[in-house]
Amino acid sequence: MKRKDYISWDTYFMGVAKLSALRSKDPSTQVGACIVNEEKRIVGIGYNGLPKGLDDSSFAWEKEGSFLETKYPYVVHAEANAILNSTQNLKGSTIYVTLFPCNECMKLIAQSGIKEIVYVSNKDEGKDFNVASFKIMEAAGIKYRQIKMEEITLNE
Ligand SMILES: O=c1[nH]c(=O)n([C@H]2C[C@H](O)[C@@H](COP(=O)(O)O)O2)cc1CO
Ligand SMILES: [Zn+2]
Repeated sequence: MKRKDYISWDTYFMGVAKLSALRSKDPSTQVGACIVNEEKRIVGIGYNGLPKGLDDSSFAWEKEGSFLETKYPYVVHAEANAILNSTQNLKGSTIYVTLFPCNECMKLIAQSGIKEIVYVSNKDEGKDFNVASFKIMEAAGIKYRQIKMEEITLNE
């Protein structure tokens, strides 16, 4: 008889997103993304980090202070990295992301043909960029759902 406690597709793909987030050097917010095509194959993964060639140790990861001394002008968002890393056309695919996408990522998501967003946290709910993001998503006809993430235990 088959095992009953195997993980669902949602837990599997969000688990990959969460694992990717662990690679992030951002001390306050680690985001992971995993793009899955209509055949349930992973076609892109990413996390928030500096662009290729920039040294993680010589840039500030601050949230506050003068703009140029914060992380904001430099970091590539997890969703953007997952789209850039993708191995095929993303039309009709689903993005699993640990944090609801910002408006800049939402533009890329819509433009790349991704049709569904699955997310866990929406910590910036109500902020202008988050409201803009929902506007883009709804106008583009992208479906979305928030899921609770079960803990996955890895046994030896
Ligand atoms: O869509 C997103 N994707 C993404 O990768 N991020 C990253 C960028 C930053 O490194 C961090 C957000 O910074 P903060 O700690 O101010 O919330 O999360 C943030 C968002 C949405 O805010
Ligand atoms: Zn973003």
